[in-house]
Amino acid sequence: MKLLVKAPAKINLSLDVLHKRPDGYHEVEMIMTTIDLSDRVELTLLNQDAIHILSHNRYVPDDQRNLAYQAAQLLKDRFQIKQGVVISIEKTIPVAAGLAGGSSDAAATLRGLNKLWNLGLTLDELAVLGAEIGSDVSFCVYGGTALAKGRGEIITELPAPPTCWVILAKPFIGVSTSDVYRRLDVNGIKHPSIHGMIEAIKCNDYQRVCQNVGNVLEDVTLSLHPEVAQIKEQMKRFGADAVLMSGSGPTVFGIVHHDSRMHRIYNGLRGFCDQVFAVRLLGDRHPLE
Ligand SMILES: C[C@](O)(CO)[C@H](O)COP(=O)(O)OP(=O)(O)OC[C@H]1O[C@@H](n2ccc(N)nc2=O)[C@H](O)[C@@H]1O
Ligand SMILES: Nc1ncnc2c1ncn2[C@@H]1O[C@H](COP(=O)(O)OP(=O)(O)OP(=O)(O)O)[C@@H](O)[C@H]1O
Repeated sequence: MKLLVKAPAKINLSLDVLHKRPDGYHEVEMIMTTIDLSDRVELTLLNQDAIHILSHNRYVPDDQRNLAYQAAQLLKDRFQIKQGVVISIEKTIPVAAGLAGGSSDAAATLRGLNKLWNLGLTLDELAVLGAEIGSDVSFCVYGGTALAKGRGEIITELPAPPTCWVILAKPFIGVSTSDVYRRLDVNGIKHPSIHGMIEAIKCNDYQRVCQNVGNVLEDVTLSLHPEVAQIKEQMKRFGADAVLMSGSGPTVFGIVHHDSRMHRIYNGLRGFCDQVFAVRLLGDRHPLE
């Protein structure tokens, strides 16, 4: 039996850090939304008790370091599944980019195996399991748009943001999320208005969404990699209505309303960056597979 599951990337429209917790993680408040840039995760059940990862991308681990492998292992252990699975990952989402590619592959694996193994789990139950794999996995189980609190795993659904184009530009560098959090000075943070972003989304107010974007991890990554600041400047110069780094970076996204502006920014950045995409937001949550 086989199932193909889409695993979309996320961007953080807003990312605030409240404080560092005793367990080493940071208490966050984030507005996350899925975008139409997806990996394809194909799950094929096996009779022997094994998990195999297939991927043509040399940056994607093919063993237990892969978050999709960890998702399958977690379900096997928790529900005493003796069957195995081949997880074939066709990567489109850039790796180590701040777009939650690995987390989304893990979430897709949870949703897909829930169906193939007839586990009957709800999205809420899958999101709780996902939190054991990584902080972004719970959001990726649901998709859509949400406020994420705690270390990222406490999810409250929000309506879809106003329709817009998102141009993504990833420079030729990868960033370590733990390194960025470690370097953050939690006492020197200028907090974005999460409330302002929630209201903007609820009112479907495009200008207000653009005014309220903010990411407290941005300055850390910008200080390590000046090329990220250069990409931000270029996006602004080419006419983006809002420009922000996603997650811990290094991917920068720009938001625009009009097709012509989207083309100008896309063409302006191609060649200058490693990877550039122009995509729409995905409005809705994933259905249960
Ligand atoms: C930057 C974001 O991607 C924004 O959505 C997330 O906050 C990070 O999510 P993630 O990559 O799934 O994070 P995890 O795999 O759980 O953690 C990676 C590392 O990031 C740091 N980390 C992560 C989340 C959090 N709330 N506080 C942290 O300090 C920890 O050092 C942790 O060891
Ligand atoms: N399925 C996967 N796809 C890509 N990378 C994976 C996967 N599983 C594990 N990894 C490892 O995780 C690291 C981070 O990759 P990923 O693309 O998930 O980062 P990210 O987009 O910055 O994540 P986040 O936004 O959640 O912090 C990679 O360097 C890779 O070694």
